[in-house]
Amino acid sequence: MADAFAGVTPEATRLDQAWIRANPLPQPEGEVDKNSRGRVLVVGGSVQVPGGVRLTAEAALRTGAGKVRIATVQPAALALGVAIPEVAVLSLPCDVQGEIEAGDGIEGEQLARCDAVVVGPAMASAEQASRLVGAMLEDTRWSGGLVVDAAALMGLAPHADALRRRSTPAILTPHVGEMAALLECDAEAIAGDRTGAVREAAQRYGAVTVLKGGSSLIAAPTGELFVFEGGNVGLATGGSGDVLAGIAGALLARACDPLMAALWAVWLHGEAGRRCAEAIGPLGFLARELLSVIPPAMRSAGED
Ligand SMILES: NC(=O)C1=CN([C@@H]2O[C@H](COP(=O)(O)OP(=O)(O)OC[C@H]3O[C@@H](n4cnc5c(N)ncnc54)[C@H](O)[C@@H]3O)[C@@H](O)[C@H]2O)[C@@H](O)CC1
Ligand SMILES: Nc1ncnc2c1ncn2[C@@H]1O[C@H](COP(=O)(O)OP(=O)(O)O)[C@@H](O)[C@H]1O
Repeated sequence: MADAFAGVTPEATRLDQAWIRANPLPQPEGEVDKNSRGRVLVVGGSVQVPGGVRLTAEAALRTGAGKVRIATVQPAALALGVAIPEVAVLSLPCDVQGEIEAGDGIEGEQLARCDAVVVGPAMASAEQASRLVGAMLEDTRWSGGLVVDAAALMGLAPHADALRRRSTPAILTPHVGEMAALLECDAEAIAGDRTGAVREAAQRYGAVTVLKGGSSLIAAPTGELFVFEGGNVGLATGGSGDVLAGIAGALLARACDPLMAALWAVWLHGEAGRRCAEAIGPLGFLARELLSVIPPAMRSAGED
């Protein structure tokens, strides 16, 4: 199976444990406090899906981020803060559809206080997400890490130039449907040429792009291409992508460069899925059950 895929994409480097071992994560040095170990801001959620950002935030903490904040819709903010006492919450006004409104609250000082932002998980409206991302990108003083996921990908096309101009490439984490929106084509075209699609998105957005699926492809704007085939079908479950986005955000905040952060995130997510499948069963584990096996997955990266 793996070799068959490599035949289709011969230029791709295989992302496996050997690659991970050869490319260790930067470790905190000396005395570090929570503010210097990586601060992540998760912007997302909606009244319809209030809990997805919890998965993203907890994944960031489990990946070793020192401090995590959630900016989400006002009706969900207090409950989320109580449910995850380890995070701070920023309560944002929402519109009649139950989506975060772009505007005061996320730009400026809130961005200055974080090393990486994950935007989009569990939002439902592409238009609203697009306005939110546009407002964030206008803040040119902020050049921290950025992960764009879910609805924020569906509304990203108008911001391709602004993203490409950033000094730090963002990480985009589309599934096939979201990739179709990024490239403004239909999903069949993506499925027919996944390698071409992930490369084109990386170029167009100047971003490290992860095309998720049964096998995931990771492309950098520089042209590098990786393939990961270590996931399992149990990962295809509601909230699984929210976890991946949180892992990537934490790694950016922990000073990984964007390509390294994306590759490690995909591997850790797949390894967490493998561990859940082994412990619980191949199908039926919950996205939230991935969270507690992220730390042992990180530790195992260096083991035989
Ligand atoms: N809907 C749910 O039950 C949950 C949603 N959550 C979050 O809510 C956000 C939106 O998720 P949804 O599940 O509502 O939406 P999807 O991500 O399934 O769908 C978004 C769009 O992409 C299209 N699409 C999805 N997969 C495709 C594929 N393989 N090929 C072609 N088109 C495809 C869909 O038709 C739709 O237009 C995500 O951040 C998700 O993680 C989770 O937080 C929790 C549970
Ligand atoms: N058949 C599969 N085998 C392995 N991994 C899969 C499979 N299907 C999906 N995945 C992984 O599961 C995750 C699903 O993410 P996503 O579609 O965004 O889910 P959600 O929106 O529900 O959070 C991705 O990381 C994807 O690569």
